[in-house]
Amino acid sequence: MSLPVEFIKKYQNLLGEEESNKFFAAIDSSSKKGFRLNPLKNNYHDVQYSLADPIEFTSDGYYGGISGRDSEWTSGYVYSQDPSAMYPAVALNVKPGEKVLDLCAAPGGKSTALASFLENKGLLVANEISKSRAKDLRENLERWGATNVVVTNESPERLSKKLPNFFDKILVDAPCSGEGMFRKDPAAMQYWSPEYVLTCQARQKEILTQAMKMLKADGELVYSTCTYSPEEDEEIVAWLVENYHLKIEPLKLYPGMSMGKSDWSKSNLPELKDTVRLWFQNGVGEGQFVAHLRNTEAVEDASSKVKKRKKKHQKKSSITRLTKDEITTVAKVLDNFVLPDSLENWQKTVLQSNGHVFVPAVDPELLNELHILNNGVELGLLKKKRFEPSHQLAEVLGQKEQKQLLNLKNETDYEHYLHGETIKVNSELRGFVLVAYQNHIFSFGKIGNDQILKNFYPKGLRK
Ligand SMILES: C[S@@+](CC[C@H](N)C(=O)[O-])C[C@H]1O[C@@H](n2cnc3c(N)ncnc32)[C@H](O)[C@@H]1O
Repeated sequence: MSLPVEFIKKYQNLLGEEESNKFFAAIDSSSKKGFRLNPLKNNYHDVQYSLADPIEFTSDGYYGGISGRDSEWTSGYVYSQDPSAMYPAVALNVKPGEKVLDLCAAPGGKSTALASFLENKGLLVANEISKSRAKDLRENLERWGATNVVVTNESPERLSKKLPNFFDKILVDAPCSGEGMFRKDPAAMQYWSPEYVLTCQARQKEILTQAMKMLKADGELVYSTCTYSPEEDEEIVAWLVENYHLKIEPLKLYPGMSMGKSDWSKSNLPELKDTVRLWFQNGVGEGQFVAHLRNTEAVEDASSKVKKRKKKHQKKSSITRLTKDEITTVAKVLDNFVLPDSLENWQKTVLQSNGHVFVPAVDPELLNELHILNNGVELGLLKKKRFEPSHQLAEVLGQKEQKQLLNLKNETDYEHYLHGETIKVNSELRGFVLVAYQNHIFSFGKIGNDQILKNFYPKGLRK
């Protein structure tokens, strides 16, 4: 692989001859594949993959590959992720019930892990600035089937204006120069230059400035990149410590992880050694840098920021409550299924917007004027006296053992269903059913008296 000359010189200088040779040789070796299972799903270990090689530092991560056609994937039982990239979400140490923000979230590798750790309790706001990438993020989180997720497509600046001092935990998995991706995706090299590294550094500071506005006075921040450049790693952490009331929290070093390099930052701050670097040559996965910081700002200082917020005149919302009759119509369908605990009292909080019935994860008023792709669980669509359950609900219902369930009998039927075709079935069930393959629920369908399974797999997802 032909690395940029200035890149070679830089790392020879930083690492010395012996270690830089190992580093360059490792860039030419094959990359490591990993996947994470989804503990939110029913019998979540029931997958076709070998679980013989677990990744030590996370609960549900394993070495190995998966395919996007597998029923484990379409049903959200599994997510393919570089093993090193599993560490930032672990480092944030999220507890059920907390309010968590993943500010640079697409395609959702870390958001899906954060949703697992929250166990449907508290809130995850997964934000992505790019419209097309935000769509992928929404789809990946939809498959994951958590009930407490909001997906936004916003700039950090607009988000921070709405949600000052709001989050207990924030992950900034920043856009970076991507040196840690050179092995897996050599095309990443074409953008690299010393100037590009500095452009990334400036953007990271802008993003973090907004993140800090949203962090609670006693909140915690994880900053991560998939690059090795000290300008985007230790230098950024030193900048955070110098400009905010942030303290570096030591991260646990697992085999294959290295300490951050204090002497690679101009500040030479000794605590920088408590950050973590994952090098190709150390065998965990691709390149990653992770830092965990705690806000130690006095609570009074932070609350004064909230008071400064002006109450602007808000646009009239299209969101309304449901009538009793509408609730009955929805309940008639939902009563056939076992809901996760977090949706048991759905009648109390359910809302609708132009017929889209949803159980919000957060009061929609709070997010007024933001670009929201998902708020909680869309239960389905009310069409006059009829209710059609949503695809998202099918993925959510995969959390529980279900009776109103049709297991497709072979791979051909599964492939046909993914393609959007109807299937002739032999079943007593009628009306809306959950459709599964190998017990992995991945869609709704509807069976009529003719025993034809009508296809409700969304057009946008068909393969
Ligand atoms: C490293 S990727 C995130 C990967 C993601 N956390 C995951 O685990 O799947 C960085 C993300 O930051 C987004 N991004 C780029 N410029 C940004 C900006 N100025 N503010 C916020 N996010 C930005 C990119 O679109 C990209 O999706």
